[in-house]
Amino acid sequence: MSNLIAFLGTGSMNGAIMGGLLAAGYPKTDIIATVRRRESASELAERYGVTVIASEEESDSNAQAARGASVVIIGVKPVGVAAVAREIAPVLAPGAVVVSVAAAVSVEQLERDLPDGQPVIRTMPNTPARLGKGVVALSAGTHATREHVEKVVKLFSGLGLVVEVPEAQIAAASAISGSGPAYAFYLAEAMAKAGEALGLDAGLALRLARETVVGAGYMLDEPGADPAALRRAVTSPRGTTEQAIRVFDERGLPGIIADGARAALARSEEITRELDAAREQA
Ligand SMILES: NC(=O)C1=CN([C@@H]2O[C@H](COP(=O)(O)OP(=O)(O)OC[C@H]3O[C@@H](n4cnc5c(N)ncnc54)[C@H](O)[C@@H]3O)[C@@H](O)[C@H]2O)C=CC1
Ligand SMILES: O=C(O)[C@@H]1CCC=N1
Repeated sequence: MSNLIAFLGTGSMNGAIMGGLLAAGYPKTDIIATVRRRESASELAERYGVTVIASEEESDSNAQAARGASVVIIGVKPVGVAAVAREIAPVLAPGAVVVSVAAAVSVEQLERDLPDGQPVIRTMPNTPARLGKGVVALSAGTHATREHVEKVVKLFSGLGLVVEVPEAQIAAASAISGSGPAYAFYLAEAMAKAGEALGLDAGLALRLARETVVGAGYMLDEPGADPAALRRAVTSPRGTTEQAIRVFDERGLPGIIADGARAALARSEEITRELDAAREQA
């Protein structure tokens, strides 16, 4: 079996995975990617030195890329997954594993458009995978063996933390680690705006906020780090931080974050239903 990996739909997420694998030493000659637009294909090929096919130029781009690949990673938006699965179904190599990174597309929905018995792994990665600091939650499809799971876990171990979870927990993982980088960036944005409101100039406020979130991230990266203990170490009794945390608690910030995560999970369940409804109508 070849070592070829095909990335089908190489935007933010699949691009981050591809970048992470290349940085971890995966050979660029063993990677082929597809995108929709010609300009994106040239940019990606130039940036990473991999072969990229644009679907606006080659209508069977995904089938071309998937043919002969041992791992095929579908990274289009949820609504586009079924069409890509149908496109590649006739050309998948025996023994190939199909990996999906799409939020809300269930194993059942993935398997419907692929050949009977096709090994499938549903994953929920995040974009820090590009730096080897990602999180990937994954679940085996109906026909994926332990060997298939282990193959994907091993491949993705260069991207950061890889955890296998029951499929029913993928939407929750999506709401925490899949979307989570955006929550951390949102915090950095809000801190920068708060700095401006306190009279700092915009550039300085952004630098202070950004480096602070980065520094805190590094501390969290130390073995055994506990966010609550790290927070307490900054919060002097009767000091200044205590007043900020008091306001966050009084205004219910933890509850707001929990509500946000719940809304993300609810949207995931809604998208799954929308995909079924669209299929029934077609
Ligand atoms: N962006 C993120 O942080 C995360 C995204 N995901 C999932 O990853 C998937 C992609 O999301 P993003 O990367 O954010 O979107 P994106 O829009 O950046 O990437 C999608 C890519 O697919 C290409 N594409 C669309 N249809 C195609 C086709 N038929 N053939 C070839 N290429 C095609 C587009 O040109 C684009 O490059 C989604 O299903 C999303 O749920 C999962 C976890 C995190
Ligand atoms: O926003 C989204 O739908 C995707 C899934 C998790 C992160 N981005």
